[in-house]
Amino acid sequence: MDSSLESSSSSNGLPVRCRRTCKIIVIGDAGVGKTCLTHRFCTGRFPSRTEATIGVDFREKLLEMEGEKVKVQLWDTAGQERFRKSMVQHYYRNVHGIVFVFDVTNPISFRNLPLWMDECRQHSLGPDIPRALVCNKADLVTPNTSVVIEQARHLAEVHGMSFYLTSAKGHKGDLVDSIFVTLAKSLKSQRSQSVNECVLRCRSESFKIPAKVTIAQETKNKWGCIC
Ligand SMILES: Nc1nc2c(ncn2[C@@H]2O[C@H](COP(=O)(O)OP(=O)(O)OP(=O)(O)O)[C@@H](O)[C@H]2O)c(=O)[nH]1
Ligand SMILES: [Mg+2]
Repeated sequence: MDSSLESSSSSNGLPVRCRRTCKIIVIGDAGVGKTCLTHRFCTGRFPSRTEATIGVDFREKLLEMEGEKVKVQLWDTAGQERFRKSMVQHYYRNVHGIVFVFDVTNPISFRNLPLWMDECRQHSLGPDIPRALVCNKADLVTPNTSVVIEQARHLAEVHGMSFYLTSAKGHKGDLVDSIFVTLAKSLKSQRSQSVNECVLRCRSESFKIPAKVTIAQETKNKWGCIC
């Protein structure tokens, strides 16, 4: 799905207000809690029951950040291979942010994370795309789970991802919110940078700033800059 950007213009023709959609995909093994996390973020509640996701479910939440409206569109993907096959190409198109999820009580779901990261790479999602690693079901943490948590923290650090130990079921949904809000904020700051660069480019009569133009053009394609 493409990002969208709507704007109004000031008297000098420069954008003063934008609204856009950012696509965040949520991936990880079956049963780790992807549906519960996205449901919790969008509704504030832990769902009383869930079924295995088939293909993908969409959820949206409108955030207001520094006077700008950002529609966060979550792609809650299926963990089971048989329910993913036909959809995989769609998951990875025009992605702005990635959330990897594993279940703290299921070490295999942690060990499988490199496979999910490989799948992203195979679909040309590079390290420049903001990513978060979520260790879910923190309400079920025991002394036995401390090793996997530390390993996950390390993995996140090595790959430049934010790390969250959280629970879709927990009493406080704050951490669940911050997974998606923080990602959306980093996307927003990337975009602000791209708009500034595009404005520079538009003001430059002879387009004599090749390095900036290259970056701006790449980001423009990503975000649909209006310059
Ligand atoms: N205790 C606890 N259970 C959770 C939590 N999150 C999810 N669950 C449970 O884990 C099970 C699977 O949750 P889902 O959200 O459906 O998992 P999923 O990752 O979407 O699974 P697929 O759609 O098959 O890929 C359900 O029984 C949930 O109630 C959590 O934070 N704590
Ligand atoms: Mg699901």
